[in-house]
Amino acid sequence: MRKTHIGIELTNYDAIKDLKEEEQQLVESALSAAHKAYAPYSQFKVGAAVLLENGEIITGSNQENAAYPSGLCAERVALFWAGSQFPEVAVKTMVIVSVKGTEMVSRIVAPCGACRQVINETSHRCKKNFPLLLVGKDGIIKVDNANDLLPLSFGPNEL
Ligand SMILES: O=c1ccn([C@H]2C[C@H](O)[C@@H](CO)O2)c(=O)[nH]1
Ligand SMILES: [Zn+2]
Repeated sequence: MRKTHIGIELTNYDAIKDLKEEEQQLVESALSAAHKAYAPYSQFKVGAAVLLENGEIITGSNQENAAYPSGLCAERVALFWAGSQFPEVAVKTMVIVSVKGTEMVSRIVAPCGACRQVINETSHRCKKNFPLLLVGKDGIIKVDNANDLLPLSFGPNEL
């Protein structure tokens, strides 16, 4: 018997002003996307911003539905939009931010399991890892490689 441990690399920042200019701009984009969320059932608004290697910024917000499971998270709205419009272009960086009422939430919000699966697929599609910034009022966590959020994942190499 042998025990092993899987760890992930995170970078912590205290404030948005500590981020690179490019990342700060993405936070702004994600925040304005969050304000446009359609979240009449949860009132929990999420915004995602994806910077592509060609400089395009793609945003998405959660889109709920009266038939609850038919809604979609902000992350997947953004990543599917990026994949459908720019299938050949890799993702450079992704940012997620959430809003309750009109205010950015204090604690960071991490993507749900289904979104982690799509993030993992995206890094395979792009043949490249990318960082994911989780932004809250109390601080920011940068997941250096977004697909680390899904250890022991099921991906294209399994098929
Ligand atoms: O990472 C997350 C977590 C939740 N949501 C959405 C789904 C639903 O509309 C609302 C409450 O779960 O927030 C996202 O968009 N992304
Ligand atoms: Zn999700």
